[in-house]
Amino acid sequence: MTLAVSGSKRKLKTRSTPRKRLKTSHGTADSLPWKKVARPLDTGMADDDGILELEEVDNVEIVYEETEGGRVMKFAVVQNEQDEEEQSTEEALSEEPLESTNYPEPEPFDALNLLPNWNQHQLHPQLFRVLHAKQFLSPTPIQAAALPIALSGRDVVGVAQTGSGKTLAYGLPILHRLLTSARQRPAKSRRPLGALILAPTRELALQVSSHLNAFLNSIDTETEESQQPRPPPLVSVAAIVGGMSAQKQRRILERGVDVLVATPGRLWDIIEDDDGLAGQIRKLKFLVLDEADRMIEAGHFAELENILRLTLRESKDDQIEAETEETPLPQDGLQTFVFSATLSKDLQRNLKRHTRPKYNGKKNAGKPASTLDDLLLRLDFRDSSPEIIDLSPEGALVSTLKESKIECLSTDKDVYLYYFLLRYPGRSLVFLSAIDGIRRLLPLTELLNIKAFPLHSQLEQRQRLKNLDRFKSTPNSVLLATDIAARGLDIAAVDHVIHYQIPRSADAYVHRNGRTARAMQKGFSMLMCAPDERRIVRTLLGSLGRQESDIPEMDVDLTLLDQLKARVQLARQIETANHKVKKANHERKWLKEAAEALEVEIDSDLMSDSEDDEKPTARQHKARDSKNASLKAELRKLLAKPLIARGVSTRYITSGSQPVVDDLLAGEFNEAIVGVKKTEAGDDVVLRRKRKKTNKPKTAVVSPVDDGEEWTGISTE
Ligand SMILES: Nc1ncnc2c1ncn2[C@@H]1O[C@H](COP(=O)(O)OP(=O)(O)OP(=O)(O)O)[C@@H](O)[C@H]1O
Repeated sequence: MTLAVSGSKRKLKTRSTPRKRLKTSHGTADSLPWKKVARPLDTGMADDDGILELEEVDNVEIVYEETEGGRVMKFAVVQNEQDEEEQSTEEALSEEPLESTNYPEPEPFDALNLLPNWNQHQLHPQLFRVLHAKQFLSPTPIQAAALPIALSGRDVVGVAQTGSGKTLAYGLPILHRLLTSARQRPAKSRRPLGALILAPTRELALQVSSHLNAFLNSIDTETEESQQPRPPPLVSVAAIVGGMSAQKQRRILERGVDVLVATPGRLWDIIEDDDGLAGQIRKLKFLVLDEADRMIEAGHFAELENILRLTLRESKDDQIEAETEETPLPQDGLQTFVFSATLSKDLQRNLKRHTRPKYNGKKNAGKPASTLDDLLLRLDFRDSSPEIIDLSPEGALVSTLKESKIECLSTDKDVYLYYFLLRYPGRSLVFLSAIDGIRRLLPLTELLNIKAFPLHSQLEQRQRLKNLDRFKSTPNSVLLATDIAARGLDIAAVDHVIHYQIPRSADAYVHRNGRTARAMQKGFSMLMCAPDERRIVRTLLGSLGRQESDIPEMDVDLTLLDQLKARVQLARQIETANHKVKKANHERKWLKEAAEALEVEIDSDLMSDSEDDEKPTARQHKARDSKNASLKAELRKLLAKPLIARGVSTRYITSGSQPVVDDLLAGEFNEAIVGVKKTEAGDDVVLRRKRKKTNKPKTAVVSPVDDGEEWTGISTE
């Protein structure tokens, strides 16, 4: 829509994608946030159509208000959630930095008495204050080991189990140094980029940035001071990730930021058009690779290599070959930290100075290395012998994690998963290897009344974060995720990790499991293994120095499985029918939109439901709808019918081989299944050592489907 207003031309741009409306403000045409549009000097229009100026406005909707004088047209300015989030980050960072002298001297903190276990690490009082407020009373082992070395200026390669506090192991030394030096910054000067933290996924980068930010914000007290407007933080942290407005992220960078947490892809995009940023990276004080091994898997190799190239020393004298064992401390101030839960021992050994190949940034230039080893060996550690701290447990097994497995046909995985989710309510993170699998499972869970959220790379970034938040705030829910959720994500209280499809590698198994049993909390993982996946599982565990038989099996109530199978089959039938309809509608909608965009008319035959042989007639439509409705009614009936555990008398709660009255009275019963005690999944596992070969047929629990898979079944012995 265009509006001509007193010699100027205004264009009202409607929003192209539907966005969630958070805030609307109404006004007249003149009060809208018009922006000037640059015009080519020669428009080719005689007299320029009498237009003196062109202006346009975004995100405006026309609304009608009923008033006494009739219907009045108004304009509504719509602001969406993402704009707001980005605006608030931007506002926080856009404030002029206070003159250094305006920052009050940090008040000393009595670490000796309040945090005795941290006292030996000389940290900035602000960091002590936040550690105390968070009740992080002792450093975790990796923090205790890494802090003295990192604080002394050395490079660190840290390997420690998932959820063991690696972020602060590198984060605290960085923040300490930046906080200590920030007050010496010349007044009103731009914040120089001090630290670059590279992370493999957007979620992880955002999480690291908010984890570190929490250590920079003042702790609000009930004093009058807390009513005062907060000064901008002495040290600022910002995240640069794909899927969010690149322009706004560029603006943040232009204003200056102390710590940048980024995914390599988006960062390299920005560096390519911003020489200033490349220059700043050359002068970094800290470089961190968090979950470096995953960055290679995520296909960030080329960008990562380009970024790392900027951190190499240029002067010949500074090259690695000039270093000697006698000069262990960094020479130009850059400290490098590499952290992960999985770095092979070989790689750790190679990272030691004496076996690292000499690399001057030109050798092999343009030829990307193909493995993590190659990449890490290209890091220009200033430290001639970076300290390697390897606290990874034997077999990468976290002590508070209980593992288990279920062996079943891949076609039975849905039923077993459903059984598990009903039997062990809690927060369950279910890993699948492909997005298609998530798309198939999601509607099934919905039909079966299981609260599930998807997380995969084809969702919009905003949706990904929203789903993560929903999962975090819903105690009894499921996150159906691909391996983008396998690394680093710190979601409090994930009770179960379920490998619906087996992980691609031993590292992926370790990292997926690492989403539970974090920070010394209990956790549980379950591997669902189909017969044709067993060989891979064996190899995968073998590379961790473990055997398949070390992992106990879930003890499954087989009578319940049969009851659940009927529900799952119905849900699948409904979903298959829905899917067909959705697909046909989607194709028709697409055709219509394409035709409109191209301004062509489409043959009515193509759009009509009745004239094409392949398309259902109205009568078929009706028949299909009524079949679907009856399937849904049947499912509703099944879902309403109580599930009864084996050995439970449905007539008399005090009899049967398993009387339920005591559990009912004690309130210790599973709400979804009659006759089942509330237990934790970890209590229902059994370690079965290798079974002896026998000719006795094994019991097939869920009627096997003849799909060529070898059935090994779950033993009922
Ligand atoms: N000293 C501490 N005391 C108590 N809790 C801590 C301490 N340090 C970190 N934590 C908490 O432990 C959790 C795990 O920390 P973090 O995410 O840094 O683990 P990680 O080792 O990086 O895990 P992953 O390998 O999965 O990325 C976080 O919630 C963090 O706030």
